[in-house]
Amino acid sequence: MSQRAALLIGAVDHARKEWQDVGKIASKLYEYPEGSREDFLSKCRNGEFKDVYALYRSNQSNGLTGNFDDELLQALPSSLKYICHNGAGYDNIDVPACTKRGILVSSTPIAVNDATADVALFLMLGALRNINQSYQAVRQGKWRGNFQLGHDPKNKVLGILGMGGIGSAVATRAKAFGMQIQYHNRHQLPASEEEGAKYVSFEELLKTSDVLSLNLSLNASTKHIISKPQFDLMKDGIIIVNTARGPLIDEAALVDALESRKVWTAGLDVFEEEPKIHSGLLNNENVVLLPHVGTATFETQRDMELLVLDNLKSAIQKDKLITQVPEQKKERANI
Ligand SMILES: NC(=O)c1ccc[n+]([C@@H]2O[C@H](COP(=O)([O-])OP(=O)(O)OC[C@H]3O[C@@H](n4cnc5c(N)ncnc54)[C@H](O)[C@@H]3O)[C@@H](O)[C@H]2O)c1
Repeated sequence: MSQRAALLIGAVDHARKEWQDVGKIASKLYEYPEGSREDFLSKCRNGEFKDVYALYRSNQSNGLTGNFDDELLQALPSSLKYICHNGAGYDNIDVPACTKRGILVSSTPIAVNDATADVALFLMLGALRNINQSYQAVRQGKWRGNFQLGHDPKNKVLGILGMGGIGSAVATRAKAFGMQIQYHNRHQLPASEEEGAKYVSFEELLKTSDVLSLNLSLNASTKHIISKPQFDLMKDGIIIVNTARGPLIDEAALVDALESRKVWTAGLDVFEEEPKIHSGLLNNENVVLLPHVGTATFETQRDMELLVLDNLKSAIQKDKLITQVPEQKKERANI
């Protein structure tokens, strides 16, 4: 293969041998394991990665290079044609700018579904049962502390906003708990993909759900999709679960809604300004908080890394991505 080098930004922790095997098909392997945005930009501009055709962007590497925005995309070598990102969410990559530069982008859907849906269910059950208050009380030697009764999931209406890979996996699990499931997407799914859930409008979802699970992607049009006007429409005592992205919810409005008990409680894995968490959430003993660990299992981390590597190999050998982001696949862009 002529001059098709691969670059790893950040680390591959669970599929190191498979990354090294990419060396059999790529003309060269580069690694950028640590550094800063300035350093990375200067190395790009100095031609250090001049023959890189496809790059592997690890999930943690945003901490090194910062967002893949227009400035960074302009600095990348002109040979670069593929960005293989490790993560189902890719709001830190400017996809329209990539498309404009002729760079195709892949993410890691599907591999993340089960682990993230498990965390959504954990948060939902924890929120329904006020688990955080019990956790704290028992460790502080207060036995049940300010214990209050929780709620059963059975017969409750679970509203899923964003019925994609993770949303569907949440629906499958929630059915086992006897929940009634409804969802809203921009368009209704074919019956075979609905998991028995009922399609409703966004407004109906807000008005009639007992638990709302956010499972849609973050972009300019979905930022703060849940804010005060949406909380006002919800049933009193609703439970909010967010394993998608923090900025989907206006966090200050959520704190107000929790304080007024409009929202009974919440289970959150993601926050508006990670790793910062609003003090109104930290100080609320009913809210279940996790530090963005949706996919944090050995099995899922390895599956995600292998999927990025499969995309990388497919880019180098076949000029084709396996899990290209939907925005770049016009026919599926509106699903
Ligand atoms: N907590 C974690 O560790 C973790 C792990 C993986 C993914 N995520 C997040 O979860 C999100 C969902 O992941 P996925 O793999 O299920 O993605 P997906 O693309 O399979 O599903 C997203 C769904 O949201 C729908 N959607 C988009 N905009 C909408 C809108 N305005 N209203 C209603 N529906 C809308 C899409 O049509 C799609 O069906 C990701 O974007 C990512 O940010 C978080």
